[in-house]
Amino acid sequence: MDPDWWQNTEALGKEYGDLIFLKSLGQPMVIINSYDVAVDLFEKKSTNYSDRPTSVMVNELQKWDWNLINLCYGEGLRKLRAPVQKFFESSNILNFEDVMKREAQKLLRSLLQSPDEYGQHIRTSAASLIMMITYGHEIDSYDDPFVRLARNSAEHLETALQKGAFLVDNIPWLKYLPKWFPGAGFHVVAEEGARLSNDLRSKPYFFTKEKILRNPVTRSFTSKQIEECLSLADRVSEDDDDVISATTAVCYLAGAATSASVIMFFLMAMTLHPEVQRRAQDEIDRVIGDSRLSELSDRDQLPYCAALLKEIHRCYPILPLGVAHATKEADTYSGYYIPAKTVVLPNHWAMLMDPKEYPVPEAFRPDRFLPEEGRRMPRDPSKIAFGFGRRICPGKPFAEHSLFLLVTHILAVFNISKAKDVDGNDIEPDIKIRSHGVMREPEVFECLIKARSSEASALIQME
Ligand code: HEM
Repeated sequence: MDPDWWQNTEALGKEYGDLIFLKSLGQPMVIINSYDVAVDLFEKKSTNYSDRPTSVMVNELQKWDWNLINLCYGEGLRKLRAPVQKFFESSNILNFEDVMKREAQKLLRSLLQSPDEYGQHIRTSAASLIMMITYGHEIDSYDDPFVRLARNSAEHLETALQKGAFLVDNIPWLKYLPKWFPGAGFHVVAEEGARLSNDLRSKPYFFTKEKILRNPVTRSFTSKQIEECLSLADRVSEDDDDVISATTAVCYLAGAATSASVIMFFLMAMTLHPEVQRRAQDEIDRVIGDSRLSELSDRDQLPYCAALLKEIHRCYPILPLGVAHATKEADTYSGYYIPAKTVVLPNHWAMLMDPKEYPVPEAFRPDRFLPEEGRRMPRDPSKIAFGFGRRICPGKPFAEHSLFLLVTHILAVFNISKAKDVDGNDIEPDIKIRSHGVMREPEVFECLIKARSSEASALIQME
């Protein structure tokens, strides 16, 4: 399938309307190209539109049934979503601003030392932050054993989730074939997936739990949940272990690559749009000065930087077709019959490129999000980029806070520009967008990341 097929569905949407009904390998599928339809279905009819497509390969054979992202809506999901939502909500996660700032400064130092390795630094930084927040586990490199485990698991899961990758998802009785049977090679893949799923859930959690019970010093999502168990029952039961290990592991799976991908798009945008970069830096220089780095409380005073982040989410959606929902029961909408268990894809790409909401949508223009007399403010892209209804991303407040700090810190300290050839002329970056699974990000491209001044470099050492 064309890796950019959401763009084709956007074109089909222009021809056939805001809702497209398809059948793929016998599976009914609806693609939603309009924000209003997404709200009608995912929010106003949320009891019916909050399931996920089920997968024999993923949920049953690879035993990812603890991963709340893949679960259908119900008691099991609510039990796992509630602690994640509570921990990552804005008022609580603000208590972790010190951790977000420390991790952002670690990234600045790495960029100063070896700017050409920025891709690796960004991935390490995103992994390090989410590991600190969920487990209080500090990592030194992208090769940390827990990070490696999470990376391998995520890659394995992405392959398993690809539609049509395994016939057993269309013909479930194939799961009963013995491993040696011709065509039952999927069992070998499934066994490896089940091992990774089990390790990812249990290894970082039990390692952290033991550390916390010995010496409860580092605050984290794990320590908070363990403390709650101890205060209620004086012990952590097996049921508690099941919930805590599942809720913490899912944060890494969902939170590391997504944040890294947004920062990669940000660097790409800054390389391609120096005038936007300069305007954001001017705002930071004027409001914050050069004696400190920004804090979350500065956000209201930095409206252009906030608008810049919105435009990154709009122009470069990392999940162009969102994450698939599914219907529980049959429904009719606008005269269409939508069967039970239909896969429902919110086409974020089409919604964020809607010219009625965002005039000249292909242009990268943060100032479309600045107030202007007589003009209605366009819809905040974060209302789309983080999904809808009961399955909306529970990490949204944390992602938004940490991305704001990262973006404003990088802009305060570095100039990002096109690389130069030997004669000092700009080299046009060769930008390739890589789609893996449902997510996409730019591959590493040639650019220059240089400290803006000696004061700027000193700021990193100082903080
Ligand atoms: C820029 C970063 C991020 C973006 C753009 C993003 C976007 C999304 C989207 C579109 C969904 C699916 C929503 C739906 O089904 O309609 C989702 C789900 C989810 N996200 Fe995020 N996310 C980000 C970061 C994070 C972080 C940092 C965490 C960790 C705390 C996280 C945890 C989750 C979880 C657990 C789900 C599954 C929710 C469910 O199925 O009920 N995300 N995210």
